[in-house]
Amino acid sequence: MANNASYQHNKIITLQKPETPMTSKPILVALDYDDKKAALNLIDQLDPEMCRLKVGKEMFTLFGPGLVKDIHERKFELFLDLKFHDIPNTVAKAVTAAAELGVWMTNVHASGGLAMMEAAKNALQPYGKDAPLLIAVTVLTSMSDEDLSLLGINVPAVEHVKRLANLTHQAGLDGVVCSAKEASILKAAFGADFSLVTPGIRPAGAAVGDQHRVMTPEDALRAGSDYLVIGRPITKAANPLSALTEIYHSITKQS
Ligand SMILES: O=c1ccn([C@@H]2O[C@H](COP(=O)(O)O)[C@@H](O)[C@H]2O)c(=O)[nH]1
Repeated sequence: MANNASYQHNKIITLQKPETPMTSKPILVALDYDDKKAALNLIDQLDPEMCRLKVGKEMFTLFGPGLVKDIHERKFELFLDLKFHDIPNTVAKAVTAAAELGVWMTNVHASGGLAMMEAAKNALQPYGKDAPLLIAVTVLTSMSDEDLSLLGINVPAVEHVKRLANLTHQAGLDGVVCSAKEASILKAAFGADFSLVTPGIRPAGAAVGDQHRVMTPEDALRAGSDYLVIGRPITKAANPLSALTEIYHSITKQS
């Protein structure tokens, strides 16, 4: 447990807000393309010193481990965002397969439960310092309080995120996926070493699309996000490279 938080009856009690210096390379570009050539064309314009890349369910289903190899050959670190959610044995094997691909980060759904997350963490032990970072999705950034209540979860999203982050921390994982709206609370509760990976990032004026809990890149970092997952504001821009460069400069200016 981070030394700046304590727990009572599974509730987080915040004691102080820690200093949160910006992680180096906080931008994770979400490559949600159905065309491998188009994705590689964008990647070939990017600098691995400026960002990391994220591949999710669409591209991995279409192009498989070969795409991971193509990305690694281009010297980018990769977040394999497959959000495993299954019984412990199956998830442990899935994260082992991700580790074999040499990815930098991978993830599971925290709602798969403590035993599932512990099994995933244990499966990575043999990889030592070469193990991917393992994080857990709390509440998808596309979901509102109303969406949760339709699932029978009758608390505000932030409360459910806190519960799931608490469980993730207990399981010994490296961090969570949450929205930047919850970042300041989680950073204060779990400390600097528990990574907060935040999708739902939208530069001012950008289309929100299906995201619900959103924040600008600058505000997200100020709130305590460690990694900003940014997809369509870059990949659907008329000029993706200049969209990324603009975001990069906006956040490096503030650090
Ligand atoms: O809660 C979550 C978890 C994952 N994602 C993923 O992040 C990107 C966001 O893309 P945008 O185009 O910037 O909306 C996408 O790959 C999602 O699968 C998320 O949005 N929210």
